[in-house]
Amino acid sequence: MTALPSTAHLRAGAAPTGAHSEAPFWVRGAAAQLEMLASRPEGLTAAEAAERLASHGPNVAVAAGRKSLLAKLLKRLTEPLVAILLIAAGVSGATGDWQSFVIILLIVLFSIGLDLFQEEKAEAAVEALKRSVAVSARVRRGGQAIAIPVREVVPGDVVELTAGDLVPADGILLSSRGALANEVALTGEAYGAEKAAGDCAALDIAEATNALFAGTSIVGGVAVMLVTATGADTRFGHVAASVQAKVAPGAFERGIHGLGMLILRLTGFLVLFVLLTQLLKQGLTLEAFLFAVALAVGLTPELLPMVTTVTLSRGAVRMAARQVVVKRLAAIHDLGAMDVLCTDKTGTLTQARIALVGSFDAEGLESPRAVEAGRLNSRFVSGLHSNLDDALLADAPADAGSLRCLADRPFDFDTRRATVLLSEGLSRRLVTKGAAEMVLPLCHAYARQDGTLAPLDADARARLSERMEAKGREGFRLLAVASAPADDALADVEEAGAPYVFLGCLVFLDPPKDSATEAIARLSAAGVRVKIVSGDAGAVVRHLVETLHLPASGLLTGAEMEDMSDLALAAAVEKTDLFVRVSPEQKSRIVRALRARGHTVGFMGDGINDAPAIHAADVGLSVDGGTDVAREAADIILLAPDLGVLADGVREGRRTYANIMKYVRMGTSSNFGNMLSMAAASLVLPFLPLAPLQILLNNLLYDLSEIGIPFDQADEADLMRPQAWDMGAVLRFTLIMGPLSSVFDLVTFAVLSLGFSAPPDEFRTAWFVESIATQILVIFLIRTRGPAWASRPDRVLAATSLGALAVALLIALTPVGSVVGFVPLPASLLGAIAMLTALYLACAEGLKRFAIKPSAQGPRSAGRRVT
Ligand SMILES: Nc1ncnc2c1ncn2[C@@H]1O[C@H](COP(=O)(O)OP(=O)(O)OP(=O)(O)O)[C@@H](O)[C@H]1O
Ligand SMILES: [Mg+2]
Repeated sequence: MTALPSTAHLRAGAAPTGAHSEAPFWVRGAAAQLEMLASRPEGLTAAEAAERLASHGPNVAVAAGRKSLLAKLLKRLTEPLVAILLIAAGVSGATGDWQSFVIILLIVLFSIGLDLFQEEKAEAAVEALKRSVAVSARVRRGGQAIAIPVREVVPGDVVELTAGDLVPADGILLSSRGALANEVALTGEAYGAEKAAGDCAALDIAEATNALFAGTSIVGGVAVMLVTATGADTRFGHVAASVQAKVAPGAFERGIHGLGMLILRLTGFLVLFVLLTQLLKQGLTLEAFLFAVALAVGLTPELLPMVTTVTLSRGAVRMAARQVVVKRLAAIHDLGAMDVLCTDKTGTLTQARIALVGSFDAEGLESPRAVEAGRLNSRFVSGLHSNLDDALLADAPADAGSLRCLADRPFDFDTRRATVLLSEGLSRRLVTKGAAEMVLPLCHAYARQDGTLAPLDADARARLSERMEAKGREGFRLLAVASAPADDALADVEEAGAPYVFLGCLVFLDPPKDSATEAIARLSAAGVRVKIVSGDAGAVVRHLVETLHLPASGLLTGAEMEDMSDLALAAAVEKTDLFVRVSPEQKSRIVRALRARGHTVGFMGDGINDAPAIHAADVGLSVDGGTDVAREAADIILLAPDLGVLADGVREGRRTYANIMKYVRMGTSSNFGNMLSMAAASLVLPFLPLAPLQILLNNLLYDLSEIGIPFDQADEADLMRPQAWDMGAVLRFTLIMGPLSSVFDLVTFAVLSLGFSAPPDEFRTAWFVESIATQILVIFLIRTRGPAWASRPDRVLAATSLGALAVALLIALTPVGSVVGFVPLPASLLGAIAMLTALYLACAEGLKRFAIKPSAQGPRSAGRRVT
């Protein structure tokens, strides 16, 4: 052990432990670190921890946090368009036009305020949800282990870790048993790195066998760790956070972004076009300039991201009420687009109430010896305790007498068994238990009831596997137990091929969950195919499927998958619904194969063995009681381990998506329409069709009218099929509805200037009324593909839309409007506008069925996420 550094390092966690100048923290050893951090194996006291939390700050890699409201406001105000507008307002003020100055300012501030308020509320709601499913850490505080939020871990804390936990901070091991860390995020090494307390002289982080690092996870064994650095002071905190986050945006995010950019570009062209024509016609006036800027403000889809966030987070809140918590907002879309759901078995399809119901030996007799050995194995083995272990220990005798455990090899999902080396007096023996395929090949003999051994020859093996098959077919889960004498050598005696003797099989029952039948029926009715991906034996899974009357065909074992090329597997996954005896790697391979076939794949699981597949899926799902690693990898957490909850979630996801599409349709049709008409108007009209202020007012009222959309219902047809972002469908809608609205604009122009020879002020007032009425009312048509009158809008939506329209009419048609330049309209003109509006709505209603694709045609590959 190296000499103690000076006491100036009491805040060693804060200074990055002198990473470059002196020995890394693990080389200095645990005792030195304890002293330096003024900590003890029984942990800090609550008061010490609180004080350190205050001085070191929370344990988060990047002090992300939300931007303050003020910062957001400033950001909006300095956005180029808004800034130009504010400057323009200033210019109007300076030239004595105080009215414009005040009104522009008010409208801009109100619009921004509206956005900020909605966004702020949405973000707060989503963050609260995220916090509710955040992983916690078990730390020793005042000698007692308590669970605290990871962000409250401080240097000097003593953390208890077991398989499945995320390592919350950097630290040095105080003790451990069979600890294995997955450091793939740091070293790229996919296999678990063995970790053990003790000295380590290696300077290389990859060889720091006595240290654990934030951003990695424990996949086997147990460990107690002294935290040496938290938050941004950790070695790989930032790296790991960025590696683990699913940074690649999904089809939906890319789609929305692409659409926004498209509109932005077109707006740019339009504004230039308008400016140019005005310049040629009358030279550049302040008004023309303001008009162009206001137009740009009105047409830019700056609302689109906000609106998506707000709609998604409203959806998230609604889903949370149905026990589905969303960690990544866009996953709501992916959930709605999901057409294949892979799920593990225990807990989702079974009750996860596993009970030991019997045993049998090679001759078919009850085997108390196997039960006893199995119990000892469960009692002493470290690391991941599965619910099979819990079942074994449930009514086991409380103490193991004089038996001691000298060493163990914890369970892992590749060897699928767990081994302990036991000693009693002078005799030592190994006891292993696990999947029969893994245990039986190790055995050369079996134990008979009288204690004598008989050779495990081909005959005996055949009889045994027949018996196991039969048990499996009845739905029983089995564990094989074997034991071998071990001379006083190491636990590694196993490596050399210990002479195992088969003791017997333990028989467990995990009753099926009856509600699963209905849930799966609901999912398949909603276009989601359910596939079972289990580490358990084929017969057990088959039996379960039959008991629950699940529609499932085809079965593939992990061993069969091994020999398949990716291409062959991709073809096979299409036809196969049951995957059995698969390893964690194979689980994620199945997901990748399905994705390669163009499916939008969900994966639901709770164990360490499910985490890779959860990560690989378009929608990773886990349950609240699942392991940290599974929950961390997941996009969505179910608060109840129930597929029925998920079926509800899928509907909510689709509803949310349908509502976003309503915005998109509203935005695209009116934006593109307005662009065409504005371009035309600035060419032919001798004056501007709307005053800049009127455009801003129009924009504001239109935004107000849309506030209710997230509350709206979706048509049953949209809920019954997977829904995925489809740019083609958006363009198609735009190309049909945009021109329609332009045609009506032009007709309106013609009617106003030719029919009524309206002077500029009257023209603008009339145009404003017609434009806002058509823009707002069209939501009632395009919110559904069927006849508008057959689908009732939500009350909130009706209220915001009609309310905004009422305000618009009030301003335009009463003396109040004079401040923004409106004038009273003659009755005949009003009548004409009303008729034009009605005609437009009638045409829109007629055309929309061609513009809105029936949902069943959506391409299946559209929901893919590239990771
Ligand atoms: N604690 C344990 N000790 C020994 N063997 C175990 C233990 N836990 C599991 N196994 C073996 O490993 C196999 C795979 O584990 P498990 O069944 O949990 O996988 P899974 O894919 O999560 O299954 P499921 O679909 O039921 O959730 C088990 O069928 C069993 O044979
Ligand atoms: Mg499982």
